[in-house]
Amino acid sequence: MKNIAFIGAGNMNSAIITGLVNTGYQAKNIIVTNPSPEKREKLAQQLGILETDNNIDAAEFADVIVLGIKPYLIAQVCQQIRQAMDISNKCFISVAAGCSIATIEKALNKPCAVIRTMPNTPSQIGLGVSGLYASANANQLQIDIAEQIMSAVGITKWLNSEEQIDHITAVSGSAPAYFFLFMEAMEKQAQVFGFSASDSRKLVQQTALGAAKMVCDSDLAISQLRENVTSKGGTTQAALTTFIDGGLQQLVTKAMNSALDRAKEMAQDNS
Ligand SMILES: NC(=O)C1=CN([C@@H]2O[C@H](COP(=O)(O)OP(=O)(O)OC[C@H]3O[C@@H](n4cnc5c(N)ncnc54)[C@H](O)[C@@H]3O)[C@@H](O)[C@H]2O)C=CC1
Ligand SMILES: O=C(O)[C@@H]1CCC=N1
Repeated sequence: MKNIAFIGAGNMNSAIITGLVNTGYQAKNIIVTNPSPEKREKLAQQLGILETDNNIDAAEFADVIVLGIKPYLIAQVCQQIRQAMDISNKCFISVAAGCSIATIEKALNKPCAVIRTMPNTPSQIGLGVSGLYASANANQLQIDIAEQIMSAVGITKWLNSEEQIDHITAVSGSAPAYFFLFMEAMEKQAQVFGFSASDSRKLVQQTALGAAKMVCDSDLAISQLRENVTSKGGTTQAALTTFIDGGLQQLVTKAMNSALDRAKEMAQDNS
């Protein structure tokens, strides 16, 4: 079993580590780093994995290094690692948005296996979506381990080009927040209608869950499921017409393009 170092014990890496251990990966083959002790110690206590505040020690231990830190830190941490050891046989998996393989390779100063992945926060409950793209230097074994790591927290989608990482960021990486925003708006209006805060949340969350489950379980097109709720001249049609007349599709297109543009802009800033 390969040794894996997770650099950063934040939201994404914690979710991935938890999923990985829960799917049977040996805890003794996993180490996590973080400058402050709380998060890494919590993970170590809960899961039995190793922990340290030293990225170099962790990278020395590992065959695979998962970079789960903010995009602007990726190059800096890669430089520190390559200055401290021979990285020829190591595989770097970056979880960061807006940090290209070219930037990581430049920081590593050597042809090296680099795999980018774009998960999302439902990975915390095993319902994530992760896009993956491997550099030409990654071998099949390294691709397989990236697949094993990310499929521990949800479904995976291997992409044909690195550019698609930016696209999948807009489609699924950032997207849980789109649904949360919509649910928040509904929750607020439910309260205006007089429901208590807790009832409002319950009504909205159960409706979202039911709708998502229907989409998952049904062979019908999503548009058909929508039409099945929409009685001619009824209440749903009145609500949907308001959304459509208010430019919902155009707004969604614009928002997803904003995420895409921002990913590209970040890649420039971090290069
Ligand atoms: N949160 C999300 O929904 C998603 C985030 N991402 C990407 O994942 C990466 C991490 O994001 P989050 O987990 O949300 O951030 P986070 O802020 O929760 O976690 C980052 C962790 O790295 C630690 N850290 C800072 N400097 C460090 C260093 N030099 N060495 C080791 N650890 C260090 C921080 O203390 C923090 O615990 C980002 O690059 C982001 O673009 C990707 C997909 C989804
Ligand atoms: O907002 C961000 O930049 C990261 C990437 C996708 C989700 N969170």
